[in-house]
Amino acid sequence: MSGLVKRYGSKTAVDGLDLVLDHGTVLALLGPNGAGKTTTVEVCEGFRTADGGTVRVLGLDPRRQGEQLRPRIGVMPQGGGGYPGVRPDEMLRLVAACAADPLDPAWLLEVLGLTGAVRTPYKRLSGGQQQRLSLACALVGRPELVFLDEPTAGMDPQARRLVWDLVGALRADGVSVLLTTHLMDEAEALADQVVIVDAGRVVARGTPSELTAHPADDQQLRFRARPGLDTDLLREALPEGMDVHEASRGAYVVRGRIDPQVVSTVTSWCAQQGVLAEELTVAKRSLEDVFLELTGRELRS
Ligand SMILES: Nc1ncnc2c1ncn2[C@@H]1O[C@H](COP(=O)(O)OP(=O)(O)OP(=O)(O)O)[C@@H](O)[C@H]1O
Repeated sequence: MSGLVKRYGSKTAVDGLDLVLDHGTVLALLGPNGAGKTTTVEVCEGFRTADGGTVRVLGLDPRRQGEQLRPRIGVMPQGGGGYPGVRPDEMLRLVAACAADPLDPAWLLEVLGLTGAVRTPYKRLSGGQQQRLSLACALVGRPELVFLDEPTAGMDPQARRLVWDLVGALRADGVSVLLTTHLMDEAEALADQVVIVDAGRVVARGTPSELTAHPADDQQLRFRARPGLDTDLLREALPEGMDVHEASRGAYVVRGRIDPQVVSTVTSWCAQQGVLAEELTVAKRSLEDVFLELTGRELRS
């Protein structure tokens, strides 16, 4: 996809978005409410027409070649989408009947922990069960590419883990996954590539570790030791320009370019002082820190 633009009246929801999802990888679209994630996904699925840019999904134009594309993709929309009275097994069998070589619906219901609820009308399922059924519908046709729009929203931790494991299994089977999420740990756990969008534009992209890495000359080494170490003395032992301070009682932070030599200097300096440097880590920013830094802290409408 390149230069995708989508407007709703005077509102520009997506404003020149470029995305590439490599075969067999997981890409997470991360962004605050209203950033344009669902709109982007819906254009890829062929549900919405782009106002500008080029979109190709599995080499096809999702709008004009939708009939060829649909059997090859799986779609898990935001918020379920089942008829109130339909039962999970009926719904899944119906979707499976449209596929050339579907997975066994009974097996899939079991994998997703829905066997006990197969006769429960859709509207009586819990939010998490509706989500899992929606995921089953997305997967039953053995898609090459799956769109998951906030797949674990409203799920309990067990169900989230299950979905994470499933996404990992899909990836291992060579299935490509485009997911949207607000959950940083989800993006960090699942995605090969993370694209952070805000107001319809890409504000950052990279692997989770690229995004969370500190710039090379502003890294942090943290360790714990007895309170009151002479940090001026340690600073003298380190290369010029590095900062050392006791951030809180017994918690020390060394800032600057952290290379193996610096780590060695810190531990041997501690040894000379007769103290053991504990919990020594080269700190990373969390994806949430990066996200808030890029998209601001104010609440979105
Ligand atoms: N059918 C529509 N008509 C008018 N405006 C819309 C429509 N759908 C979405 N929008 C607007 O477009 C913008 C992007 O919405 P979108 O649902 O794509 O964002 P999102 O990133 O998925 O948000 P969320 O995280 O809250 O699901 C929002 O400002 C939204 O209000």
